[in-house]
Amino acid sequence: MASAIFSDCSSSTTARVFTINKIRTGILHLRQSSAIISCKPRNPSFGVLSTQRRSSYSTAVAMSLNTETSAKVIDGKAVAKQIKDEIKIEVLKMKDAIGVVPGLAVILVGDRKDSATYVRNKKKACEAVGITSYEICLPEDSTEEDVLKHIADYNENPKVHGILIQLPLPRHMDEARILNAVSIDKDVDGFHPLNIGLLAKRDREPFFVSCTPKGCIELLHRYGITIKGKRAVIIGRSNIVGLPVSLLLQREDATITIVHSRTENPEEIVRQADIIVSAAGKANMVRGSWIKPGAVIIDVGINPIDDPESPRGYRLVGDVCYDEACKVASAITPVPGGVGPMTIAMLLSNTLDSAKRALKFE
Ligand SMILES: Nc1nc2c(c(=O)[nH]1)N[C@@H](CN(C=O)c1ccc(C(=O)N[C@@H](CCC(=O)O)C(=O)O)cc1)CN2
Repeated sequence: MASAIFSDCSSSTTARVFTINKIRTGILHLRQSSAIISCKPRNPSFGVLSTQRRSSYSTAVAMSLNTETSAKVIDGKAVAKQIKDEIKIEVLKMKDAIGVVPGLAVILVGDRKDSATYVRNKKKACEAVGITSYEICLPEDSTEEDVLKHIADYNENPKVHGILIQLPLPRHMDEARILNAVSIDKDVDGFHPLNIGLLAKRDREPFFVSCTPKGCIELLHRYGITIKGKRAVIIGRSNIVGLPVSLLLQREDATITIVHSRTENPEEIVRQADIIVSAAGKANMVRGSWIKPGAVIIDVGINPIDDPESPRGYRLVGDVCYDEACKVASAITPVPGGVGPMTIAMLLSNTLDSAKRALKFE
């Protein structure tokens, strides 16, 4: 679990200085910004602000604070609920018309607590909207063949319209081999290489788009945020989030840049973004100083940090230092309650679409 030392930006000097700053003027803004800069992120490969960048950043932060900027909160939990309500109505319509409901099969391998929780939440979400869920839980020491056999069964089962393998799989398993075995027209996670390939091509449509990236775009749409022509910077290049979200933003006519662990001066690049999507998996890595005033922030990171005051002994924070970012950005997703709930809503949506396609139901 991540240590709280530098990752908890809300308890750093920054928060205090911001408070003081509200009742003071001019020059103090500049002092405040150097306090922010001195609060270094933990990951040395993601930059410490260079001296020559400080003055422009100081001006930017001073500007945003002078106008008492406070970002709009993009409420993923509320949007996810709205989407689930819409899906429930569609499922009922299908049931009334043809007597069939969508079916989702989930395969869980091993005994990771977090994965078991996500699978349980997916099952509950299916129940809530009327989707039938099927579940196989296999022990940690299962073989790839065990998993492949269950995938083959679900591929053949006409009651199952979506198949999902909960990730991560145990280390001894070849993830690519297993994901490749899911039929592409039941691949509601959108992880099959053919679905990713179709997403990458301009003149083609994938059967499914992966749930978290699709949830990010859905949030931007539902909040009326313009993507076309905007400069979007995606932090992280994973197959699950970074890559597909960059392809989706490009399809929406954004100009995209991907920043990753080998990028030099990431903060300089991020600071040019109108839209930031962070999927780095590093608690509070993106500081207020990385953000252009008015930028929109979609924070995909869900990182545990130590918190002895919480009953769980930890709490979840994003990749973006929320307390700093919300004073500079125009809109931001919180963690928890931002992108996370959208992942499950999009899974239900993909399962419904799959059933409609299979059953030729409009
Ligand atoms: N096959 C897949 N495996 C994994 C995926 C995936 O999309 N498909 N994503 C993640 C885990 N995940 C779903 O599986 C997931 C993670 C987080 C949330 C969520 O709603 N988080 C809440 C906080 C929850 C808490 O308090 O513990 C939030 O952000 O508000 C939903 C789904 C990896 N594996």
